[in-house]
Amino acid sequence: MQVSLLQCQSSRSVADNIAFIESQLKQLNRTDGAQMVVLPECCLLFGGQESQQLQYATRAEDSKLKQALAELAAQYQVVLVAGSIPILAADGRVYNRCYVFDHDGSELGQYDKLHLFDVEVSDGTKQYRESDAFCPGERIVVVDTPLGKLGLAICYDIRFSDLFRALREAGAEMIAVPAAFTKVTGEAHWQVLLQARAIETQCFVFGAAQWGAHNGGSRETWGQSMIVSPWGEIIAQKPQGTGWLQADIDLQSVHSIRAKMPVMGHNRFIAPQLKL
Ligand SMILES: O=C(O)CNC(=O)[C@H](CS)NC(=O)CCC(=O)C(=O)O
Repeated sequence: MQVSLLQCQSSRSVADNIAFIESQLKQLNRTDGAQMVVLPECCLLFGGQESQQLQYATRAEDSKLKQALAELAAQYQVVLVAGSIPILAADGRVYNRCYVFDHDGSELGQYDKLHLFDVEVSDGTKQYRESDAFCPGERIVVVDTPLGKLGLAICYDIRFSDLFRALREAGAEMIAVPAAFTKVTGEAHWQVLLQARAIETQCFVFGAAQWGAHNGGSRETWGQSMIVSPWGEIIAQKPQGTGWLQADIDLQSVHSIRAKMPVMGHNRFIAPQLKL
């Protein structure tokens, strides 16, 4: 199968963000085999004020953002890991949600970001409080896609190895990590975290990132989208700029690495529990 990650520089304009993704899908250089496309976190709405995130956060059944992404999956016949969008749930809470759509646009699964980025960073923004707009999810998710078992994590989640351990135990063979890492923390940690999670879980890891100065420079993200093999090798990367990075991957390597180095079986610690 071929995996394609789109590095984006999303803005507050939903229409512009959709137009960019569509223009890139039109140009996607694809092989004959199955195709998985991964978009970054907040792919259709980046860095809006809390009120704007909330304004677009409609119920899933009414979400134009969700509908637009499902239509792109169907039109371009890809398994689409649709970054993340704000969704209002039945309980009145807003979630930072990643949908996975099949080739025909049908929904294969959804994941709500578990760990919210309430962190002080030494950059222009300084204080990030994602929890002002969003509520954390409540479950881990491994999606049974036609291309294999795909675990989901979003951005700041990459720092929580217990989540990745749980995804592996739930059957993941590959893990998608839509992200919008800050420039400062990305430079320090992003690549090492992706490689560590790939090595620990013996999964392919797809880190699809936002890049550059957003909305006239009010926020800056690190980019460096990459595809990491279950052995920890970076098999494709895009340091800067927007556009595609791609790799052909064979999930057989996941199983041969696990057979030779059975760390799951060797582990002497019991499984982590999700705190609710
Ligand atoms: O706010 C938006 O519009 C887009 N969303 C983000 O940028 C999110 C939540 S603030 N960013 C992160 O999780 C960065 C994590 C990170 O950088 C780290 O773990 O070091």
